[in-house]
Amino acid sequence: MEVLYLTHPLNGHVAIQEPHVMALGFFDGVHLGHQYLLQQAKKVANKKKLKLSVMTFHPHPSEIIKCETDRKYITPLSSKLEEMSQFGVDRVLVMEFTLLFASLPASEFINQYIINLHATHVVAGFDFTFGCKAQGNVDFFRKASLSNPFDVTVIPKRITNDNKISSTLIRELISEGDVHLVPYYLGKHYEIKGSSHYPKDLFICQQLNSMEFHIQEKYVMPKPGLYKVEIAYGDRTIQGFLKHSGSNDSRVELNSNKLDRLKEGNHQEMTVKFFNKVAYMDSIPIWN
Ligand SMILES: Cc1cc2nc3c(=O)[nH]c(=O)nc-3n(C[C@H](O)[C@H](O)[C@H](O)COP(=O)(O)O)c2cc1C
Ligand SMILES: Nc1ncnc2c1ncn2[C@@H]1O[C@H](COP(=O)(O)OP(=O)(O)OP(=O)(O)O)[C@@H](O)[C@H]1O
Repeated sequence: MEVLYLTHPLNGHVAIQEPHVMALGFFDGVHLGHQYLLQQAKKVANKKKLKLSVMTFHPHPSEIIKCETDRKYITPLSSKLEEMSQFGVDRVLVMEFTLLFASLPASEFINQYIINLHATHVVAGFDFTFGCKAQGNVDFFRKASLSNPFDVTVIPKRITNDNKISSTLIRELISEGDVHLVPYYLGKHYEIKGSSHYPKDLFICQQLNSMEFHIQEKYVMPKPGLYKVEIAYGDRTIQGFLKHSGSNDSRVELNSNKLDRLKEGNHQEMTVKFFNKVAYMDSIPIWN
């Protein structure tokens, strides 16, 4: 999968010369609604024998418009790109979201980023908005397509348990510690990536089979508590617990009686998959 990083204005630089299908949205989490949209977009692309591109934005508009610089993600950009590659996306256009880009009128977005980039088919969800003050929506695309060289497919709302599947809902479930409900919307358990570290007090750490887990990327973290998790590193996958004491979102504790001892000072990249929150206890239960 090709990844192109674009900055507004393109200044005459046309990144794509051949016709292609373009799906649009932020896609945090690449949840079941997003996955359905990508599958439908891929079907259109296959039928028309075209490549499938996705235009996403970085950072999230709220970081720029609302100065929400502490915004957290279900899938930080690198994880989002990994997820997308599994849905037959041929190319991702990562559009740098700036105030200048946000102020682009909807008709100019169409001129500069749909027509100029040779997208001949646009795919967007029913509630996608774009352009200054959200003046563009799917009806705007439909009308514009009547007099321009592109077609439009609008994806209807996907729901689970009467709720619209949305990144906002999944972020809320994670924050509230309801990680066991996440797969109904995300299509899989919530995962975060980070690296293991020995705590300063090596003796205590060996007693408890525990390790510090450092999270560098801006992941949404479940609220403080004890969580049943699966830890994957190297070619190993083991069961254990993640203890989030609440003092620091980017530094938590991993516990497992199956954790290999790493040499002091060595860091190991790990993926932690959340299953469910368990009653908080002073001593960590053993999961056999
Ligand atoms: C040209 C353009 C201008 C935008 N301006 C704003 C804006 O002023 N405020 C905002 O919150 N989002 C803005 N957006 C973001 C969209 O409304 C939308 O949130 C974003 O494209 C992600 O959509 P999604 O969350 O529905 O996937 C803009 C998007 C585009 C393409
Ligand atoms: N449940 C859904 N059903 C159909 N289309 C969806 C659904 N959720 C998102 N989409 C579409 O997928 C694209 C990316 O969506 P977006 O990133 O806004 O997801 P979201 O889950 O609605 O996010 P947020 O909760 O932050 O608004 C957009 O075109 C959007 O309309």
